[in-house]
Amino acid sequence: MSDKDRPVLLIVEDDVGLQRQLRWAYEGYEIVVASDRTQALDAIRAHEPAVVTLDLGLPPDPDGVTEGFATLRDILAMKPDTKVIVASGHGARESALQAIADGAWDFYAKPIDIDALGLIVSRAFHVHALEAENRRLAARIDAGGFGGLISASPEMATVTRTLERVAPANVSVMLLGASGTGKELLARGLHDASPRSRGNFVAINCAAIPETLLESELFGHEKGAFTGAVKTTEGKIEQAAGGTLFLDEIGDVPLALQVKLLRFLQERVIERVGGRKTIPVDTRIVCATHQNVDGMVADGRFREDLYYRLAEIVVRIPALADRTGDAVLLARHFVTRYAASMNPVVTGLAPDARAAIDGWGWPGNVRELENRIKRAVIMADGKLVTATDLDLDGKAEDASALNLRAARELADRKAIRQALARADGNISGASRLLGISRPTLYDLLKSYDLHA
Ligand SMILES: Nc1ncnc2c1ncn2[C@@H]1O[C@H](COP(=O)(O)OP(=O)(O)OP(=O)(O)O)[C@@H](O)[C@H]1O
Repeated sequence: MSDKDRPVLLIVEDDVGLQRQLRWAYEGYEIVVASDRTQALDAIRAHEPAVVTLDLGLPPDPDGVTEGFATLRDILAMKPDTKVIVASGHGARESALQAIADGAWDFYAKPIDIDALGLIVSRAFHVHALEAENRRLAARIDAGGFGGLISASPEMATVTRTLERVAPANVSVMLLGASGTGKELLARGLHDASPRSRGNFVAINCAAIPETLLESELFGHEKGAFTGAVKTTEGKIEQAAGGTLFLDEIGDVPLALQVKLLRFLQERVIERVGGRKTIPVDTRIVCATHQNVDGMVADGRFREDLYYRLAEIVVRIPALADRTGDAVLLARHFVTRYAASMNPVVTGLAPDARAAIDGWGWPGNVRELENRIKRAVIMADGKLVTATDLDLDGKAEDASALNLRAARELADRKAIRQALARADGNISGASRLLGISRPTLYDLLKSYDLHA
């Protein structure tokens, strides 16, 4: 093997004798040696070693640990995924533990036992390689997923399959799902997978715009149409010509405007506010709501004819809690994303955090998960985000159940979800974890309308 193919091990050590001893101790690595912080950081820049052994007693403080700690901090700030193994001198166990709290990977005791250190070093290379592979896979899910969607659950696979199938057809799609389930993300995915992907994707939240302005936002206005209309302006429907317009919270469109929207869907023409001419526009509409539109139609609050125009295909987006294993997968993704920009020392989730995420009901769905993880990454003291950082520690899922039957159902659902997540969706594995037979688990899945 040439030196170029070998993994680089950086040894930061000021004792020339030890440098020599370590340089020749290991086969299979390209050894780079640094005697102080500046040399160490130069070597990190030049060689990007996966693993570093670091003596904490470096000049100008060879008998203390300040320079060693500063070097550790700088290395991790520069390349957070580096596995740094610190040397703990005789009686300096406390500093070694402090170094681990600061992000070091492991420590070894001096005087050096070459074989023991060799094992730590090779394990560090191994874990570094696994983590790198993990990041590559996560990035692949990121890039390849429908619209950047992160999911490994069968429930979401059904959703994305449906959307992929309807993307090429010029039909209107209505996405139904609770807030934060990713409706906008999916609408964008649908646009990207459609022949209109070169056109614009324009999104508008109908609930966020005052009724009086919504018409001109959607249809545009002519100069002088109303006070303040100083120039002719295109509306969102025109901006999305050749592309897709995502109408979020369609249930909030007032009845008078529903008529105008219906006309657009029937005749594919619009009239700007204050305008007289009709303008043909070729825009695909994808809409979404968290409201019960069927009920709104029954109550006369939503026009039935518009509903059928908008809802040629209806896709229901499951709540995050009903997506097997997705909460932890998404949590990992958000940890990686936010750690990179906000707290590079953080590398993952502690086991208690994973269990808490599994068990939580996520009423705010992916948006809530994303916000909690972002906050937890900022708050985390060590390398791993804990349940306490997530503020989920000991919180019970919806304690205000209606009666004993409802409370039992809640507990059953939670236990089943967790078991399925831990068994990677495998029914036999999950039933073993739950201490019930496979047929009983199948019965429960059916009666609670859950999916493996
Ligand atoms: N499966 C997913 N993978 C990655 N990110 C996701 C996923 N689902 C949602 N998100 C992210 O969560 C946030 C909320 O998603 P989005 O805005 O699409 O939800 P929504 O259902 O449209 O919410 P609302 O109805 O409240 O507008 C966004 O930042 C989005 O990128």
